[in-house]
Amino acid sequence: ATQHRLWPEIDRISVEQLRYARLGVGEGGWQLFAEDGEMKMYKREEESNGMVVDPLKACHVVRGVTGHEMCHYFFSPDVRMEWETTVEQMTVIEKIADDTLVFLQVHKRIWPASQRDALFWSHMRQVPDHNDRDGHDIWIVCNHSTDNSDFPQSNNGKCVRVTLTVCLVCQTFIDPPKDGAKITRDDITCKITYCSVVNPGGWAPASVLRAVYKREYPKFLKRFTAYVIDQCKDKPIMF
Ligand SMILES: CC(C)(C)c1cc(CCc2ccccn2)cc(-c2ccc(S(=O)(=O)CCO)cc2)c1
Repeated sequence: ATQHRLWPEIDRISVEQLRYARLGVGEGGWQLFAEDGEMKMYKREEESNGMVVDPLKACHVVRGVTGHEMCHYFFSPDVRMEWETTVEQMTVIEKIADDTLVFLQVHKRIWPASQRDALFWSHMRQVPDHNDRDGHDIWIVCNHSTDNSDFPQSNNGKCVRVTLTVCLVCQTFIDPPKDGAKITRDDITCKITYCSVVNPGGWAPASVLRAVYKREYPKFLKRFTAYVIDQCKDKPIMF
C-alpha cells in the first residue's frame, strides 16, 4: 500500500517525542508543581506571542498494569469519554491505520476563554527493547495537531483551535516470581511519562490557564491511571 501523506511526520514526531520524554527533568528549567504519591508533575512557564503554552511533563509509577495496557486505553476512541473529563465531544474523522487515527475533539470551555477544539493524529507503537536498564519494551502513544480541509479552524466561528503535542511513554518492569511461577499483576510495574504542550490558539488569560492547568492535569492523570487499573484488574495481562 502506498504510504499515507502524514506518515513521515507521524514517524518523525513519534521518535522525537520518545526522546523528549526520556530526557530527565534535571535540566531545562522544569519546576515541580504537583506531587501525589508516585506522581510528579513538572511544568515550564513559556509563552508564545503572549499566549501561555506551558510545557508539562508528568512522571508516574503504576503497579499492576503493563505499558501496552496503558497505551491501549489511552489510544482507544471507544473508551475515551469514560476517563477524559476535559472533552465534550469526540469524533474519529480518519483511520490511517489500526494504530493511527485522526481525532476531532471539542473540549469543555474554560471560562472566560472561548471554547476550544483540537484536531490531531494519534499514533501508538511499541519501540524496540531498551536495554539501557533492566526495563522491558516501551509503548508510546503520540498525539499531534494536524490540519484537515474538511474540518477548518473555528468551524462556524464556534471554537478556537488549539495546537497540541502529547505523548504517553510507558515502560513495563516485571519482577519475576519465584521458581518460574506464572507472572501475576502483583509482579508488574509500569513507569509512565506523560508530556503535553497545548497552545491555546488564541487569547486566554494566563492566570486563568495556569490555575486550570495546575488543578486539571493532576486530576486528569490520576483519573486515567485509576481507570486503566480498574479496567485491567480482572482481565488477562496484555504484555
Ligand atoms: C483543561 C486542560 C486539562 C488544561 C486541557 C485543556 C485543553 C484545551 C482546552 C483549552 C485550552 C486552553 C484554553 C482554553 N481551553 C486540552 C486539554 C487536553 C488535550 C489533549 C489531551 S490528550 O492527552 O491528547 C488525550 C485526548 O484528549 C489531554 C488534555 C486539556
